[in-house]
Amino acid sequence: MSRASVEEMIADADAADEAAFVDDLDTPVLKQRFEADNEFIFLDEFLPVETTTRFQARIPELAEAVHRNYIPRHKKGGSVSRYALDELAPEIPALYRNPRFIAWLERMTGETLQVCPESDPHAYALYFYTEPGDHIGWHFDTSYYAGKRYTLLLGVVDESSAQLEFELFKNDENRETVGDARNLRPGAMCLFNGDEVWHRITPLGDNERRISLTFEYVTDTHMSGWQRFVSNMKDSIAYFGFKQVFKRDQR
Ligand SMILES: O=C(O)CCC(=O)C(=O)O
Ligand SMILES: [Fe+2]
Repeated sequence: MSRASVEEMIADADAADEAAFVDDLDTPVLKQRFEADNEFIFLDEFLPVETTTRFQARIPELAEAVHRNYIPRHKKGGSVSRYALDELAPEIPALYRNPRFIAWLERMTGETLQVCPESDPHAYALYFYTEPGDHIGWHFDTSYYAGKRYTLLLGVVDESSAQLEFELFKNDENRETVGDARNLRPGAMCLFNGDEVWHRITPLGDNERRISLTFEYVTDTHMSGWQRFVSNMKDSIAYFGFKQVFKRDQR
């Protein structure tokens, strides 16, 4: 085989890689911003349109797998767990596990990252905000793992006025808190250290719809028995329901 055709084959394989787009990002600059902003970055344009479109095409089927929750004064909305995504939208777990994608996140965070174990229903999930007032109150994405937890949010559908509001440097006594709010439009992303960035989603208005995708990566997949129990209770009550969470925790 000629050298040219080998190079063409490599180029084709690269183009076929769903995460090839990360090579076009100015990672050193983005990493600097991420570090300067308390391990937080928001980008309005991140996922290629084709990828977002592929995810959007799964929404009608996924809508049947939505589990809705209402926790007075904290959260109202729907969620689809990783187990439903494994069955109904395999391109989502494929991106979550894509080695090139993870390598990019490792460059950004400066950490060796692991995907969450099979038993974690929240490793990747979709959030459906579909009824007026759907929201989630101020919180950290606390790590129940032995190490750090990074959250990646990806905008899938956003026909809404609901915003991701965030406060940086919340845990830093020596710095003023910096707050802002953004709409997570289709293709947008937000990457942050869950234990550092205080955030919420403001209530959905009438006739609005917002669907976001979350990926969770950790620096250590170990979780103590007690932390696992707390994490499972939180996922059952606030997100996916007991059936989805505890059925799967037997593995
Ligand atoms: O809907 C989102 O974009 C984020 C929701 C969130 O912060 C959470 O469920 O922890
Ligand atoms: Fe969160």
